[in-house]
Amino acid sequence: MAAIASAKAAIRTEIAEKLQLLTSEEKQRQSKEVLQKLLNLTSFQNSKRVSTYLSLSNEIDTEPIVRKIIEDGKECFVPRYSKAGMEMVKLNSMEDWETLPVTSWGIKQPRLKDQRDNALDTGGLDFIVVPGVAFTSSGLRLGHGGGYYDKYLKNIKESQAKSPALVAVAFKEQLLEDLPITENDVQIDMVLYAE
Ligand SMILES: Nc1nc2c(c(=O)[nH]1)N(C=O)[C@@H](CNc1ccc(C(=O)N[C@@H](CCC(=O)O)C(=O)O)cc1)CN2
Ligand SMILES: Nc1ncnc2c1ncn2[C@@H]1O[C@H](COP(=O)(O)OP(=O)(O)OP(=O)(O)O)[C@@H](O)[C@H]1O
Repeated sequence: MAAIASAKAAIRTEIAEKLQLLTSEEKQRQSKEVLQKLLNLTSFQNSKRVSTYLSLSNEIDTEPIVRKIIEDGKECFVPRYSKAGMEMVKLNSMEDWETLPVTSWGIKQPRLKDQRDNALDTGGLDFIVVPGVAFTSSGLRLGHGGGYYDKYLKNIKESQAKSPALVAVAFKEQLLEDLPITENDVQIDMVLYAE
């Protein structure tokens, strides 16, 4: 177990160093290409209740994804994490997105005291855009180490009759041949990345 944890930590450092070398132009280029791939997915086009994370600079830019979900009149849900775990809560508009405060990690997220619709209590989710640090093309995923998504995805798969589409978006530098995993790591359906 300790060996796996330290292997994961080493990969997080290695990927962070690789991403450090990317210019913001290159990150934008890859983000645009990944956005197009996402918009081309039938499962995304047919989705009605979508969760997306709100990106940090070392992640694929999700602002255009949020914009598209809202423009299409779909329900948009975003992560809200705390010591208690993570929930997905309703994002109401682009103005709402603009005025969100940031966490100590620099992530935009609704205040814990805001009363917001929780995805699981209001009809579930049919599509989740999943963040991460490293991925394999077969859908193994390494996150930032909070275990938030692994727990959330396990729970939602067990609680919904139809599992949501789990789609990760990544810079090509985040793709690895293999990853160390444990039984808690939830495999995702698809990883979208640019050439
Ligand atoms: N943009 C974005 N939002 C997201 C995630 C994400 O990966 N990306 N998350 C995906 O899960 C959740 C937040 N994940 C987090 C994971 C770890 C820590 C954290 O506090 N980490 C420790 C040190 C970690 C380390 O560097 O080893 C800390 O800062 O003290 C915070 C949030 C929800 N929102
Ligand atoms: N379903 C689960 N139930 C209980 N503990 C879990 C579960 N999933 C992950 N954990 C615990 O959370 C911690 C972080 O796990 P891991 O390093 O795999 O997170 P991660 O995949 O990088 O994070 P995230 O899912 O938030 O992006 C580990 O101690 C792990 O044992």
